[in-house]
Amino acid sequence: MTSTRGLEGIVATQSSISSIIDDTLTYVGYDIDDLTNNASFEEVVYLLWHKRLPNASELAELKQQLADNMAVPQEVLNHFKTYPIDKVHPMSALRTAVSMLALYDDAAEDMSEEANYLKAIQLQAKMSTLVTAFSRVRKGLEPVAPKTDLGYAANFLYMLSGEMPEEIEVEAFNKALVLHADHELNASTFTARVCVATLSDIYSGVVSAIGALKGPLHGGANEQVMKMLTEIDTLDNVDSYIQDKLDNKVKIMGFGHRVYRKGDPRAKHLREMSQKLTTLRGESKLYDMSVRIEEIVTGQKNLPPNVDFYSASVYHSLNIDHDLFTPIFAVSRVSGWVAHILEQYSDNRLIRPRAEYVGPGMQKYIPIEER
Ligand SMILES: CC(=O)SCCNC(=O)CCNC(=O)[C@H](O)C(C)(C)COP(=O)(O)OP(=O)(O)OC[C@H]1O[C@@H](n2cnc3c(N)ncnc32)[C@H](O)[C@@H]1OP(=O)(O)O
Ligand SMILES: O=C([O-])CC(=O)C(=O)O
Repeated sequence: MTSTRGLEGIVATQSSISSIIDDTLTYVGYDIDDLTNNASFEEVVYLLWHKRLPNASELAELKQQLADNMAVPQEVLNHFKTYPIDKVHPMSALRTAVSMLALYDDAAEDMSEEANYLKAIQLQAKMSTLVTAFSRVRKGLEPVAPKTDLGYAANFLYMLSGEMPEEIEVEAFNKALVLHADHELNASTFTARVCVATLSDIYSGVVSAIGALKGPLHGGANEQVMKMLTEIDTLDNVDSYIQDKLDNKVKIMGFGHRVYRKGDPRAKHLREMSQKLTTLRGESKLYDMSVRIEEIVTGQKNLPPNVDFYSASVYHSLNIDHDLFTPIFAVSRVSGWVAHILEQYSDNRLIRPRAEYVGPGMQKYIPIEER
């Protein structure tokens, strides 16, 4: 038996949800560029769950179902108030809160297809309420109830600030949600599939996935990018800061990818939005710094930016707290997690690879007094 570090290049399952072939990303055969330029996030959710685009009435029905299920149990909101709020990372709060949702869902253990689809809607609807409510509660503010006539992207921004978002903000946020919705067998999606392949429930799968997304080598990188931009502070500081990291073999967050070689097709959309929004906010230095970082890292290491790099300055320009960047990733990616969980259930086999043992050979037990 020989092992492959990090399972690189191993094809672990078949899937008809999204594909990355020759650096082109598609959701159910639709190019990500096409979807980002044209689709609402709700259309993409429907696409991932049903493997086809909805017609007008199917889309209206999904939007209604999402709006109807956005409210979260009061017990979960009250629980936020018991957290040591100044120490808790919002991803940890989200992980705990999603786990709590299962406690208040009478159908949590019902594994029928109908119940699972309903849980998918519940999770997609409630995750944005959880993230926005947590953000408000920790600032001593009351959560804002969703407006049922707003789309998913607009509702998130509205529940976060309590104010109606501008059109350009909704457009940018919708694009970001579309871009983050699914990505083949990334670490968090694989985690979700491993979890539910034991025939555990959807909530357990999503809680596991949130845990995997949190790490800085995966979804947690977007927050780290913003931390880096804040530390660098001015365009003049970029070269020395980045050169120092590269010389010391410190990874630059938001660069590199296990699968893409020429580049992540999502990054250009976020770069474009970053330019637009930072200019609008009078903070174009963030965009200029990002472009210079890209020039250096790509020039020296041949590592292009991934989805997390320009999303940082985009979310910052939407006045979103930096530690909410990764929870926002989760709010979008739960659509993909759920699609993969449902696909896993539909043709399940336990996921159980082997490990190549490299420890000591056979040893004989030594009584404790002789050690
Ligand atoms: C949504 C997402 O999850 S996208 C990814 C988000 N994560 C990040 O942006 C974190 C920074 N990037 C990375 O850590 C990596 O590029 C990953 C985790 C994304 C991919 O990792 P892997 O395919 O396992 O590549 P690995 O970490 O083995 O790196 C290979 C080589 O490239 C270097 N490298 C990879 N990424 C970077 C980076 N961002 N900055 C500097 N060097 C890098 C490594 O140091 C290593 O160099 P070496 O061979 O001299 O030791
Ligand atoms: O696919 C990956 O390894 C990471 C990634 O870009 C994502 O999850 O969007």
